[in-house]
Amino acid sequence: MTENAIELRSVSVRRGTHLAVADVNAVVPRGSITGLLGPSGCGKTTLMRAVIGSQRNVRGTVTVLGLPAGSAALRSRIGYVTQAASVYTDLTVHQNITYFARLTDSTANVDEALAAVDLVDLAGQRAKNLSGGQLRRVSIASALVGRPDLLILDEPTVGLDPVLRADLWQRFRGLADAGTTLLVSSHVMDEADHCDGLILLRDGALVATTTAAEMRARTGEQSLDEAFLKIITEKGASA
Ligand SMILES: Nc1ncnc2c1ncn2[C@@H]1O[C@H](COP(=O)(O)OP(=O)(O)OP(=O)(O)O)[C@@H](O)[C@H]1O
Repeated sequence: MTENAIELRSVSVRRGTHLAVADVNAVVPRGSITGLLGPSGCGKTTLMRAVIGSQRNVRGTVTVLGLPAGSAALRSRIGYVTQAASVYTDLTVHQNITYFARLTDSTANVDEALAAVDLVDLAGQRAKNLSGGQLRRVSIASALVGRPDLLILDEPTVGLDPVLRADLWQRFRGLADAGTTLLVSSHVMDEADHCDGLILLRDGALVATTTAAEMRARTGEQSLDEAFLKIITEKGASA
């Protein structure tokens, strides 16, 4: 078994005429939280889709849990939460999670998944009556219920209030402590503080694989936004 849940070797993706991901090399260690960070449009979703195996025109090598991305054997081992909530609004919260549980033969885990994102009290509510943050948690529970080894979350905290955001990160940490690998994208640099490792992207290219502490130490900036700007400026100057 390799130590890395994901290995990206010289990964490039062309979308139309645009090079959305350009020669990215990076790894995601098992049992950790890795942040995929960078400005809007820098290629985060495209790279995540390459890991899931749903992206066309991927060049290079994407290895996931020791197998080529997209392998049939990976389907039940990866949970993917897209930016848009994947929820049936006419079903209750419990029915939504049960539906996804049936796909992975894991109906025994429904209560655990509801508890993991603090939805037990809302289990009987129809999804159409939920707030945006609650819907996001239903999506996360749907991805969790099959107990995936790897959980990929595309901007899970966008639009959430600070309390909910902190609460979700705490839950992500609990999952990582229990052995799940998490790859989490965000365009908010402050979220780097919740991650064990970071993959920084800009315009499809890798800026650095680093940590929040390293970003601060390297730039002398406390603000991670400022640190990111300094790193890309330095990189631009040395390119
Ligand atoms: N279907 C598509 N066809 C052509 N180009 C696309 C398509 N989808 C995205 N792109 C382009 O690919 C690039 C990367 O997009 P991507 O969605 O991966 O970025 P992102 O970092 O996830 O952005 P955001 O943070 O706004 O979600 C962008 O320049 C985008 O315009």
